Amino acid sequence: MIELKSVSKTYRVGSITTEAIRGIDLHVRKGEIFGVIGHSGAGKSTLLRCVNLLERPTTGSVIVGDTDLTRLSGRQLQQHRRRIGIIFQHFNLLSTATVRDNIAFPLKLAKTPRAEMKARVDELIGLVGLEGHGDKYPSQLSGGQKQRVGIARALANRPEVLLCDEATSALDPQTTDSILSLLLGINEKLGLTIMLITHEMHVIRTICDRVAVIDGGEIVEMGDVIDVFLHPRSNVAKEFVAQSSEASGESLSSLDSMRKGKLLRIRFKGESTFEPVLFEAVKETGASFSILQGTVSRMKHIPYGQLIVDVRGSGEDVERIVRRLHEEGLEAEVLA
Ligand SMILES: Nc1ncnc2c1ncn2[C@@H]1O[C@H](COP(=O)(O)OP(=O)(O)OP(=O)(O)O)[C@@H](O)[C@H]1O
Repeated sequence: MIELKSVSKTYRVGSITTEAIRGIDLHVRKGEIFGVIGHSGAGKSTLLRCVNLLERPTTGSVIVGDTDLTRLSGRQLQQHRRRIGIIFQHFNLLSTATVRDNIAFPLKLAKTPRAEMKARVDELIGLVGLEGHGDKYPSQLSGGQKQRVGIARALANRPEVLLCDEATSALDPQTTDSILSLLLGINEKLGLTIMLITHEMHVIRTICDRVAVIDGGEIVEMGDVIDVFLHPRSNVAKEFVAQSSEASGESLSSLDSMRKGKLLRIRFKGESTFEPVLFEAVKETGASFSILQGTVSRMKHIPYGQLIVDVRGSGEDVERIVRRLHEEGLEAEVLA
């Protein structure tokens, strides 16, 4: 749906040259939610703005649907931009216009007939849950409600792609979750392709299918969210995973000091659950175990979990347990 091929962007301000992104290749599939995560200055905004050519790449091509946007004339580009909605961190609403007028704005630009425009605005107000707020001005709305207006406005012309520029970064955690669940609902209901940028792993874990990690203007890692989360390879991805609250808990060194036997880490993803398997595996040996730490959570719709256990038994017992867990498709690793 979105394909970036060798996209680079260099800013030149006076004598200062900044290579904001370099050689970016990525493919966002139709209907998926694709997240780009990176620290401040990594190049996220530049990358997102290259997708609808708010920033024109210095080199490379940007293909949305079947069209290479970098080859279009100004007028053709304007037409194609209607197929790409965008929402912003600070909402960018017209403060002197009501909710209805803000949502209607792109419809007016597209010269939509009056009756059709009214019906579409009503429909969008319902879709984003703003019933009863249509005649209010942005200053009378909460941050979450303002972003709902932003989403309705972005969807007005029925785009195929929605770009989200740090859409929840100005919101509190609870409001963030309500906006994320709205985006997920819209993605599922309308089959809309969503590409978002964020510096929060929580956003990625909650709604994204795949993620790209960007650092110093380059993509350093890309894959299914669950794989990147469970097996981060780059240092930046490891940092983001470590910051993500559910991955924390007691440090390994303090667990190490609590153990009486071997420290074993077991991970699973998908519908399997490790407890009965672990219990059976241990029962076959003379060992015993106690759980030191456990998390079971969901990554979008996929359950995953991690258990750290203290296994007391011979080296041979521990090896046998690990082998048995591997046979059952679980990841098991002796940490200490
Ligand atoms: N219009 C511009 N002119 C010159 N340099 C720019 C411009 N926009 C961004 N940059 C530079 O490009 C680099 C990448 O910036 P970008 O805004 O894309 O990063 P980011 O990951 O979105 O950061 P943040 O999360 O802080 O917004 C930075 O070094 C920044 O200073």
